[in-house]
Amino acid sequence: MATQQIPVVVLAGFLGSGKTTLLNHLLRAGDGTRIGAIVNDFGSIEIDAMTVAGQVDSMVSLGNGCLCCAVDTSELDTYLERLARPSARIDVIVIEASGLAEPQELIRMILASDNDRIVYGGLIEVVDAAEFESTRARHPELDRHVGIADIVVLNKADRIDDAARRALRDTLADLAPGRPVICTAYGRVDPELFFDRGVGEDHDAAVRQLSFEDLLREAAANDDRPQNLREPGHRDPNGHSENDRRDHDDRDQEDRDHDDGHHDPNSPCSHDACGAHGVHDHAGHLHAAYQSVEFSSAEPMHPRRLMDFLDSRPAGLYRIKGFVHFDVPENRQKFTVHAVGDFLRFYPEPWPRGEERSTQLVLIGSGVDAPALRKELDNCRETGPSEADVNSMWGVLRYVASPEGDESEDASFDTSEDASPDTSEDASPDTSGDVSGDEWMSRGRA
Ligand SMILES: Nc1nc2c(ncn2[C@@H]2O[C@H](COP(=O)(O)OP(=O)(O)OP(=O)(O)O)[C@@H](O)[C@H]2O)c(=O)[nH]1
Repeated sequence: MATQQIPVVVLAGFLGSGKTTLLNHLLRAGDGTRIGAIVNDFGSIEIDAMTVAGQVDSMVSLGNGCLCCAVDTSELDTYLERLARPSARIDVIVIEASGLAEPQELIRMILASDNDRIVYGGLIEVVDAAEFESTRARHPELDRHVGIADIVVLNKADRIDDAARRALRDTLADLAPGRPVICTAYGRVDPELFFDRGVGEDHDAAVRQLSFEDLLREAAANDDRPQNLREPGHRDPNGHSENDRRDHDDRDQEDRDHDDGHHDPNSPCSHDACGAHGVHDHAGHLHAAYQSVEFSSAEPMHPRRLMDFLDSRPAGLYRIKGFVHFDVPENRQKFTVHAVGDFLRFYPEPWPRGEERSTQLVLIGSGVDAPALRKELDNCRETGPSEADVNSMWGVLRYVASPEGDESEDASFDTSEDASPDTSEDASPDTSGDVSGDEWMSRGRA
């Protein structure tokens, strides 16, 4: 019997466009489809992975750098191998790229895989409706990313008016001719547009999902130390082709050259996975211009000082995400925070049982002064017990998403004048290219 191949779908899109939100929607709405997720965070504090971990049983996390450059092909192959092994009974694997990754490099890495249980399943490019025009003015590379997408998700359509949405759809249709453009909010797209439900053979919802712990246990059983999951350049125990081995040796040399395994993104490198023609200059990659700054604090943050920091954040600081701990009566929840450009939101929720209360932030920007940012955040900590009173929370609460507000299931926007919009849960693509979800899945790239 022919081996059932598992589609590997790449979920890409610029910083903050809504990839994690879409992935979490797919995980919730997948209706029994067993999704294995590989999440690639740009920062070393893996906020996306933490956000997704609560929703999925089979997830591996590749943090601290763009998958397309900081992690070699063998590392990705190892994860694909684990998620694709028959006992995992995974139907589809979704790789959430970092917001600065080069999608074409990820596609090459998947196509270069020796694993005959997987097949490249397409590129979903998520576009932030509110930010796309200004972002592409700064980064014309984004046009290329949209141009190679198999399906474009025009997300955050709730943040723009009808005229802007129509104009954006036209722009995207020009950039990705014949490809479906799906207009939506909060990534609420029918998963069947991306993959068949329960495509795996002998699909059985009663079969227990594979957990991350299972992966670690299996790694240990294979004498493959769990910490290898994060070590660039380690060997795939399952073996690779001579070519791969030669590539790996080259990359090992590079890793040694790059001291900590993460090379200077501005220097040319010869990862085969990074360019069809061998030598590839990462200066042309989006992430070459960006850096991430991490901040952690066990002490609670002072709300007013933190809001002063956030309200005056430098223009280059495009993305902030993480969790904040305030020690203020009635406000001791876990405040998830997201900033994307000018957009800022807090999402309070109870701290999960057993989770240590702390603040963990990742700040991603271009031309930012990392030590100065860390110092400013240091100064936002509370200096003594109960320093902050309840009034000091007002600034934060202004940015809390209201329950009946933007993220509710009722969030909607007028699509009456769109050519073929559908923003409902069952959104179907603009099939001007006459592509159904199933056809799209089976379409390959030579
Ligand atoms: N208004 C609005 N906000 C959205 C929508 N989708 C996502 N968001 C918000 O945008 C912020 C960023 O969303 P994420 O899903 O974390 O974006 P991401 O692409 O995974 O971000 P990176 O991994 O940092 O690139 C969060 O505050 C989301 O709640 C949407 O359709 N409308």
